[in-house]
Amino acid sequence: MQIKLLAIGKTDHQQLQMLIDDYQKRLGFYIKFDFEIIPDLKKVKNLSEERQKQKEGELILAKLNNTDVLILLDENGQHYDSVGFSEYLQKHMNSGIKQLVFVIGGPYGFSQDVYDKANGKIALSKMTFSHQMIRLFMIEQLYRAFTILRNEPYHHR
Ligand SMILES: C[S@@+](CC[C@H](N)C(=O)[O-])C[C@H]1O[C@@H](n2cnc3c(N)ncnc32)[C@H](O)[C@@H]1O
Repeated sequence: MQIKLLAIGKTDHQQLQMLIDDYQKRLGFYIKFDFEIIPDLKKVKNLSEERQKQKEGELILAKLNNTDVLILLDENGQHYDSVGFSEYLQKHMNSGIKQLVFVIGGPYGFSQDVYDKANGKIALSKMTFSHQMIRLFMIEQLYRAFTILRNEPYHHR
């Protein structure tokens, strides 16, 4: 199985990007991991929130293959602790799927079309994070999950 993380808009914060790069590199030792950025929409000021979500949704859905399992990062999704999340990943790996795709929504979240297409939703917290910060948190949690599965001394229970 390989994992893809899809997000909208590149990161403007250099320090955030450096941390993302670091964890992305670490994660790559355990699994084929692809972090793909969908370019920001142009002239968003002229768009309503709903229209922006819709357009972003079209771009997200266009990135998917038929066989992908699509999991949205969403505040109203399923909660896991880090060990539970590592087991969740292991289950997906055991199921024989080709690619597990996690998606981070834009500033206003996801369109209904994206929700309809999704196979699941997970929350990293009950709190809302910016669509920029959550990238780092997700990649770190993926890395943490693999260290847990390998019994490596990164996660302290
Ligand atoms: C600023 S939030 C959007 C919040 C918006 N109220 C919504 O309805 O989704 C941008 C994106 O970051 C991600 N996100 C933010 N907080 C999250 C959390 N606690 N758990 C999982 N994903 C989160 C989601 O993918 C969300 O679409």
